[in-house]
Amino acid sequence: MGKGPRGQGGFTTQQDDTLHGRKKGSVDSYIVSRLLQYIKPLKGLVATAIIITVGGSFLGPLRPYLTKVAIDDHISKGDLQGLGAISLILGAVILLDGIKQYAATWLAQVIGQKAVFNIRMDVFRHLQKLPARFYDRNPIGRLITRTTNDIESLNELLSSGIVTILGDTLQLVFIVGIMVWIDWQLTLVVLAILPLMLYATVFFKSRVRIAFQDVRTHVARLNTFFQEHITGMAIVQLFNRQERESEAYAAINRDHRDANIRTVFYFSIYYPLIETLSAVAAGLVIWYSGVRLLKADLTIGIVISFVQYISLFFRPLQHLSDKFNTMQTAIASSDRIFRLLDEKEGLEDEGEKDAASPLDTFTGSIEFKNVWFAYEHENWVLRDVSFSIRHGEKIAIVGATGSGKTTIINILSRLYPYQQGEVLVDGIRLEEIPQQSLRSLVGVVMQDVFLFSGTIQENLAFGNPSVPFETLRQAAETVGADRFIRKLPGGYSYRVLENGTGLSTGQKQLIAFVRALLYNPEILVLDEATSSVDTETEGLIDRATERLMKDRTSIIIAHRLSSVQKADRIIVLHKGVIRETGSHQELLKERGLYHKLYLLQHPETLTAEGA
Ligand SMILES: Nc1ncnc2c1ncn2[C@@H]1O[C@H](COP(=O)(O)OP(=O)(O)OP(=O)(O)O)[C@@H](O)[C@H]1O
Repeated sequence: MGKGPRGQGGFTTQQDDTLHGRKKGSVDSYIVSRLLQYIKPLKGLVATAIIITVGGSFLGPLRPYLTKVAIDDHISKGDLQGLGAISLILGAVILLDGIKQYAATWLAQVIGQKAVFNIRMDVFRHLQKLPARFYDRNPIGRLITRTTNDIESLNELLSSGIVTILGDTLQLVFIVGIMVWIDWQLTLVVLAILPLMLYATVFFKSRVRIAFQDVRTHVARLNTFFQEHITGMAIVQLFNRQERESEAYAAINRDHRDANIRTVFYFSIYYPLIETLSAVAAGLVIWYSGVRLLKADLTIGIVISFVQYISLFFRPLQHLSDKFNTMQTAIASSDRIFRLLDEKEGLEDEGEKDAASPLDTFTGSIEFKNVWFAYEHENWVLRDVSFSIRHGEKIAIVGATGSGKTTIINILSRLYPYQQGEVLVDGIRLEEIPQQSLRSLVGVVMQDVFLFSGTIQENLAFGNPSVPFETLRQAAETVGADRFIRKLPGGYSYRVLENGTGLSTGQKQLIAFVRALLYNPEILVLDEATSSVDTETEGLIDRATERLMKDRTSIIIAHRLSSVQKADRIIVLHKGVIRETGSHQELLKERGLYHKLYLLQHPETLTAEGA
């Protein structure tokens, strides 16, 4: 695996006019309705947040009005008692407004975090169901970006977006309403600046949005590059590629930096411009008020309250345009997340958990009938492959590298669907066997053993977490792993680092064998490691393989002579075609391909066998 074409045709690269089969116009409402499904279970919290936000939205706009009353009705008339009362009311309004903001922010965050928790869980569960083919097409770095950055921008929308938009809109309505009520002419002066402001906002925001999309694309690239290079750092160092890789990284990094600088550039123009416009509005109000003050047509309280209203008025406007941006980004992120969640390829087994399994034990045979398979298009990797394995039989598959050995296993364990022919297990077509039944029937030991960070014990019990420690230890003893495990610091509690760093290849193999033994499958599939180990470990692995295969139907992709010799039958593959089958001795006598392969791998036997 892992040899597939990367970066092409992944679910995130689709750039057509229709998303989820819908026209672009209806995509936004589709996405919003899907997002609402995550909000639905939180309707109590949402209702409380809305009540608090709506109920409290008049508090802010009330403050300048109270200031006006304080000046015009009390200060100018020397009414100290009245001034005291209005100050108390003003203090209470400020306090209530603070409490409202605290409660609304807290509730919004709780709603956002709860919804995002569920989205994250859905994404992770879904990723666990997606087949190997999907992972061939989508680089890990890109998937990580989906599950971090994209979900984070959704969080921003859910936690601050929706409720804030409602609150800000209502505030604007209240502000304009009170302003008109106090003095409609001054209100018109303030609103005169609005078209210019809206034009600037639309102009800059559309550019910022494009720049932000660029930033996100570059973040995904940075992540992919970084992830690959950290995983493959040893190769980079061994091949002295540090300089070259740094240059490649610099190019991606530069694009990322420039995209970010573009967003900063727009913001650095936009915010001062808005500040200037609101200063102009304040100037206009003061000028116009001055004219009217001279005519004694206006009070000083009105002027002061209007100057306060200007800053109050522009703030929610600013918020709203920011939220618009957040929403755009979040909708793009949601689209990518939902597209990932809608990835159906290879999910034909959904809901099968409850279905009665037609196959709980294996008693008959495995049959490949004229199977054709290609990873992509018509590049056939297996051509017309037919063979059958009886219950209890031990089969070895041999062949040159790239001949299709692992592919046979990939098909049997249903990591990839085949295109033509038939694969039957106990006479049942592979596709009709629920994935779960098949996976408990067939145990696979991969060539590259993957260990998770955790203790040795957790790694051993990976396929069977409820196994008692004593059974686990006995399995390790049977396979011959117990001795080395006990020598590790902490023994079975030794913490394995990410992907088993700190353990040798042979040790990792033995751990995989214990895992398989504990999983106790009816059919064992073993992709033998090609990497050479020392003679002692080789002996250990040999014995472990034998014990693992005992009383089991087994298929082994054999790289070692001892494994081949022990097989009941050997299948020889050549460029995806079965060329020979028979026992070791029979095939040697045939002096065909197997004989050639055998001599290539064991030249020392040339003289011994007189070949
Ligand atoms: N995920 C994949 N996507 C596309 N092509 C693949 C994929 N995996 C394998 N291949 C191709 O299929 C062919 C057979 O690969 P396979 O892994 O079955 O060979 P193999 O006989 O097991 O080789 P080896 O002994 O080196 O493990 C090779 O040409 C390989 O490049």
